[in-house]
Amino acid sequence: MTVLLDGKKLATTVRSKLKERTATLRAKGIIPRLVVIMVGDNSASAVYVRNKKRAATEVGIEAVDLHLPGTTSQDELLALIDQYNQDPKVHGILVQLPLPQQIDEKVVTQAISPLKDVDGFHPMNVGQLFMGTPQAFPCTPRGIMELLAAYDIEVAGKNVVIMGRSNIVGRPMAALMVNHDATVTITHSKTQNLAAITRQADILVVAIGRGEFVTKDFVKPGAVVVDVGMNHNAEGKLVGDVKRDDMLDHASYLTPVPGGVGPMTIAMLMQQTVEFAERS
Ligand SMILES: Nc1nc2c(c(=O)[nH]1)N[C@@H](CN(C=O)c1ccc(C(=O)N[C@@H](CCC(=O)O)C(=O)O)cc1)CN2
Repeated sequence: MTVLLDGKKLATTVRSKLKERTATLRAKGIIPRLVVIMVGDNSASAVYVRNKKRAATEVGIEAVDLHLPGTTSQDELLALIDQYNQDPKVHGILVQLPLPQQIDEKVVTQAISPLKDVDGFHPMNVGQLFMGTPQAFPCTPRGIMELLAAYDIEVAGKNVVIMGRSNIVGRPMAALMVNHDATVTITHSKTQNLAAITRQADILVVAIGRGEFVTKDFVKPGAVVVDVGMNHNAEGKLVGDVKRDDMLDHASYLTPVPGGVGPMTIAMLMQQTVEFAERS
């Protein structure tokens, strides 16, 4: 039987623990504050930002939600980030990705103070993560580690194969897994004999942005499968990168889409904001 890793339920538990921590902070006169900046009108991003705001309010974080027009220039965005970098009342800043094409994601990522970088995307934080001395974590990989730990899924000594090399998921996921003593392989669009490699995985993390691409043929029986994908199929239904029906009674564990990794991403964002406020 395949066990579904219930990220929605675990995220609820995480948020309820965070409520106690924000209450302690507030009793000391510290209001945890998160600035969420979205540029343009990407409909998926709007949903994620709304969910972030809702989660923040629930746990006692004050969320400042800024929706800028799609025509915003890079300089305008950088000036805004600088303003919040200087503001001691703000503990976390994030810019929702993707950004419109006139704005360079790398420049924006580097503009956010590493001390307020709740997404863990700043090169300084990425470097610390890869050196095994993390100060901040990208939220999706951190959420995945929490989800595996909650189900007592050991990663030390395991063969972990990560499909996808993005800065948001694939690369930081590899660093986190190495930090937890896993043996890690990253695959990508140029990888040869892909299925032969993914079939070696004890734990397969899939973040490729291709709906239902991963079938039974890619997965060793009994493997743990983590699906980070978020795609809409021909009928408009939300599906992962993994063909769910193929995994049932084939994988030992599977993260569902929706309700697996996604809610944990937002819960980890809240956790990191609280951690930053506690450090202030
Ligand atoms: N600045 C950032 N931008 C982006 C990030 C990020 O971590 N930081 N990650 C993704 C989007 N993302 C968070 O921002 C995100 C995606 C999905 C979910 C989620 O909860 N998904 C639900 C389904 C939602 C739906 O119905 O559409 C689920 O899986 O259950 C949360 C966060 C890219 N940009």
